[in-house]
Amino acid sequence: MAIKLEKPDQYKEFLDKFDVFLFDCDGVLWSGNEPLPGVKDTMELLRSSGKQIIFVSNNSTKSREDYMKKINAHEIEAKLEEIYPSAYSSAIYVKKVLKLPEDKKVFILGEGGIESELDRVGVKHTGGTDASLRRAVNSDDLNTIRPDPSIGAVLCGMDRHVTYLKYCMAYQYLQDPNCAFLLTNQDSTFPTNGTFFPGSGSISYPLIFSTGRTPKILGKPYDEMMEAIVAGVNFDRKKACFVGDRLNTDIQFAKNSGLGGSLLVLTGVSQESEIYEKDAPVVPDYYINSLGDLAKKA
Ligand SMILES: O=C(O)COP(=O)(O)O
Ligand SMILES: [Mg+2]
Repeated sequence: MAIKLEKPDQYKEFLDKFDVFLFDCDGVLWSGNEPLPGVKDTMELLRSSGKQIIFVSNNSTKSREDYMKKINAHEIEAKLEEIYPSAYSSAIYVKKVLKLPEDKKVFILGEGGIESELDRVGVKHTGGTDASLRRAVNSDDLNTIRPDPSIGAVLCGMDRHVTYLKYCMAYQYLQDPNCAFLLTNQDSTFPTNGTFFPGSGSISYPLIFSTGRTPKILGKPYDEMMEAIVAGVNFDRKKACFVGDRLNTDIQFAKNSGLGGSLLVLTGVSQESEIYEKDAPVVPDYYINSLGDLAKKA
């Protein structure tokens, strides 16, 4: 049964239960670029209480450095080794698990965050932010785009410049069963500016539907994200709480990872009613209107 945190004495009791807080970003720390009220105060309270902080985002448009700039821009303290976006977990997977051969490239249906993280681990890539692909497809394309043995993987994420041409390229590359099909995350919607728009999972769905292939997903709620985190930072899972806004990624991730607890905030995707739906697939241990409430005193 989920416990709603509504009063300052509950906030203190909750915070005292955990030594580590893992934070989702979109819908928790901010909505798009809009700050959420009181988040800065809560983060300062946690830091001053000696809590360990880790940031874990499914948003693959940004690299670790990009994320550190954004977190700092919101007046929240962060160190690079505390930041784990899905572009980072995906690059780690391609390098260390897939072990892409040197002569192979990754075709990216996504943005600069994925390119930067693949660069960091020395994996060659194509597509992504290549502006020459931001155009209509033509008959020459349809005569020439075919499976390409130099493409060892198609890696999809949020792509705000997606085109039919890019879909044609990814579709053809994925006709080769030796070409891996990877997603940074499968979030159906993206919370921003107080509303929602199609998310990474909706950008990649046309490829899932057209190829009939099932991609490997490298963000929350899957183990590959936790494997990337524990390779970078030590923490006690049983004393850790995941704070997120989406039940089927963030709260599910907390359960899959055996964390000590989970807190759903109601400033992003999931709503209070979903917690009480009959046979709700996943329920948080705690929930609160907004992360900023935790800093409120009696
Ligand atoms: O980019 C998304 O869709 C979600 O990102 P988040 O994991 O930081 O909420
Ligand atoms: Mg979120």
